[in-house]
Amino acid sequence: MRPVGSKYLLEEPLGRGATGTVWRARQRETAGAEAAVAGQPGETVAIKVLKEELANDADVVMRFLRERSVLLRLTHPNIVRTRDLVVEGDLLALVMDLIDGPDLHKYIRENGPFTPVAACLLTAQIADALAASHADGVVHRDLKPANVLLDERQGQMRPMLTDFGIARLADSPGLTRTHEFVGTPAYVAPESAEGRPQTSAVDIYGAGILLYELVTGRPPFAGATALEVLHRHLSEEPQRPSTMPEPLWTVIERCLRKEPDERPSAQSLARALRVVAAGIGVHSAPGEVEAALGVGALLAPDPSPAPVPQNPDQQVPGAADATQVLPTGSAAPMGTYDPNGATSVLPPVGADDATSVLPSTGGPAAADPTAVMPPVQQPDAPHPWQTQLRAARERNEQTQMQYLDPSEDPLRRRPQRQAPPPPPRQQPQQPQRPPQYRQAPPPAPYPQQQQPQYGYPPQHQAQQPPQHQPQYAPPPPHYQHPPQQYQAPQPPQRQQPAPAPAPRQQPAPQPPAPREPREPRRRSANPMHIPGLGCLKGCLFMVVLFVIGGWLIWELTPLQEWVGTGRGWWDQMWAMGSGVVDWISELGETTGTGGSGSGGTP
Ligand SMILES: Nc1ncnc2c1ncn2[C@@H]1O[C@H](COP(=O)(O)OP(=O)(O)OP(=O)(O)O)[C@@H](O)[C@H]1O
Repeated sequence: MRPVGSKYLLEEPLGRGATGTVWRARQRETAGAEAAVAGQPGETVAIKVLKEELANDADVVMRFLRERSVLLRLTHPNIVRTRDLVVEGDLLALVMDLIDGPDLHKYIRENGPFTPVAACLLTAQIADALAASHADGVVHRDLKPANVLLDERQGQMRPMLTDFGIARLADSPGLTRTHEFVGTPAYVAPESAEGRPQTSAVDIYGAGILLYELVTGRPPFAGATALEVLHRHLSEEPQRPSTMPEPLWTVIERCLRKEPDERPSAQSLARALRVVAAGIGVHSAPGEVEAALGVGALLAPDPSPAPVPQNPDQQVPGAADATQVLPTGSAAPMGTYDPNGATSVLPPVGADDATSVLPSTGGPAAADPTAVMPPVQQPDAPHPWQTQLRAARERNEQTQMQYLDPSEDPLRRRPQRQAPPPPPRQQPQQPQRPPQYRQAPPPAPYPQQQQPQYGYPPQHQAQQPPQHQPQYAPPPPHYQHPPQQYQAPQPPQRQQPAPAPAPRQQPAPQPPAPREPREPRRRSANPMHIPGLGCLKGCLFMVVLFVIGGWLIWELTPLQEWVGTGRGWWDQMWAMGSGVVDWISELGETTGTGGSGSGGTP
C-alpha cells in the first residue's frame, strides 16, 4: 500500500484512464481544513492519481491549485464529490467519494441499452448535474458514459458525474505546446474539434451523444479512426433509428446541432427529458403524450451558455480550449482509435506547433497569433485537418523538389577535384545529407549532374517521419487521413528507376570508370600532363607517327626498288634531309644573287 500524502493509503487500482489511475484508498487520518471533506480514519475513498506527465507540468500544478476551490465546492447529488486535492512532490491526486457501482460505459456493455424512458430519466439527472455546474461556471468538456458512475444503493441507480475539471487541468499551455490533450472523439463537439471557442454547449452535445448511446447501445458517429469520427461529427447529420420515439429524437437532434448556439441549456434539457419520459411510456396519459410531442418548444437555444474560460497564458484564442481531437499516447496509440470511448490523450494542438504534421485545432487564429477575434470556421473553407495535412504534404513536396546547388554539395564537389568515386559509394551516404533541407538557388546548368547516382529517392526515404509520430504523429502515417484528403505526392524523380538496390550489393568500391562523362575535364588528374604543351604534344606525336609509318613502308614495301636508290630508310632519310637543306641553301643564294642583280645597273 502506498501512502498519498500523510492522510491516505492506496489499496487497489479501480481502473486506469487517460489522465491517471483511480485507486480504492483508505483514509489514515482526518484531513486538514484545506480539504472539502475532512473524513474519518478508516473511511474508504477513491483517489485519482494523475499521470506523471500532468503532475510534472508546472502549469497543471498551478491550475490544480488555482482551481481547487472550484473543484471542492462543486457539490450536487449527481456529481461525484471531490473531497481533497493532494500535491506531494511529483504526485497530484484527487480524493473523491468512492462510488459503489459500474460506470455507464461498462454497464451498457454488460447489460445492453436502456429503455427510452430509463434513458431519459437517467440523462435528466445528468443534465441536472450539468445545470448546476454550468451555473457555477464549470464546464465538464468530457461528458461520456465512462464518466458517469452508477451509484447502486437501496435498489436504485443514481448516475454520478465524475471527472469534472480534469479536462481543465489538462488544458495546460505547457501541455498544449509540447504534449497532449485529453478528450474522446466519439463525444467531441464540432466546435471543439475545430478549435472554436467552447461554451457549456459542448456538454449539451455530449449529453445528446450519451443519450443516443443509452438507447441504441452505440454512439451515433463511429469510425475506424479518430479522424473519421471527427469528420462525421462535423459533416454528418445523425440519423434517427427506427425504434427511437419521436419526442426523444427531437431532444437528441437539438442537442446534436452543429451550431452550439442552437442547443438548449442543461436546465431545459433536464425538463424536456422528464416531459418525454412521461409521454412515451405505455401508461402515459394523452396529455403527457401530447406534451412529449411538443417537447421542441421546451428546447429553445440557451440564451447565455457558460463560456469556457480562456487560458490567460494562451495567446491564441481557441487553441487552449480544444478539448481534444486525436487519440494517441498511452491511452490510444496514434492512429488507433478506441471505439469504446476511452478518453484519448492527444497530440499537441494550437499555433505553437508549427512543425506538427498533425492538425491544429487552433483554426484560422492559430495561424495568426495577433488575431483578436475568435476563429470562425467558414462553411466553404477547408476543414482544419485538411489544411494541416495539405500543409504537411506541401512541406514534403518542397523538401523533395528542392534543388541542391552542386557547389554546396560535398558529394558532388569532390569528384571535380579528383577521380570520381564510383556511384555505389555515394549512395549509402545519401540519407545523411543535410543540404537537402536547405534553400538553394534555382538550378544552374550542370551538365554532369548524376542524379541517378546521387539518388533523390533515398532523400525521400530519409525524410519520412520516424514512423512516425506520433507519431503522430503523428502523426504521422498513424494518422492516415481518409484517402481523398491526402494523397502522397509523387514527384517525377521518385519515379526514376532507382539504382540503389544494385550498388548496395557491391561489396567493394570500383576503380574509376574511363567512360565517365567527366573524363575530358579531368586533365589535371593526368600525371603526363605538361602545362601549356597540349598542342605541341599532339604535333610531336604526329611527327613520330609519320617517321615510324614511313620507315615501315620504306622497308617493307617494294618502294625502295621502285625509287632505285638502293639505300636503307635512314640513309634515304638522311639523303632527303641533306637534299632539302641543300635546296634551301641554293634557294637562299639564288634569292641573294637575284636581289643584287635587281639592284645593279639598269
Ligand atoms: N469515485 C470513484 N469511485 C469508484 N470508482 C471510480 C471512481 N472514479 C472512477 N472510478 C473508476 O475508475 C476507473 C477509471 O476511471 P477514470 O476516470 O480514470 O477513467 P475513465 O473515465 O474511463 O477514463 P478517462 O480518464 O480517460 O476519462 C473507471 O472504471 C471508473 O469506473
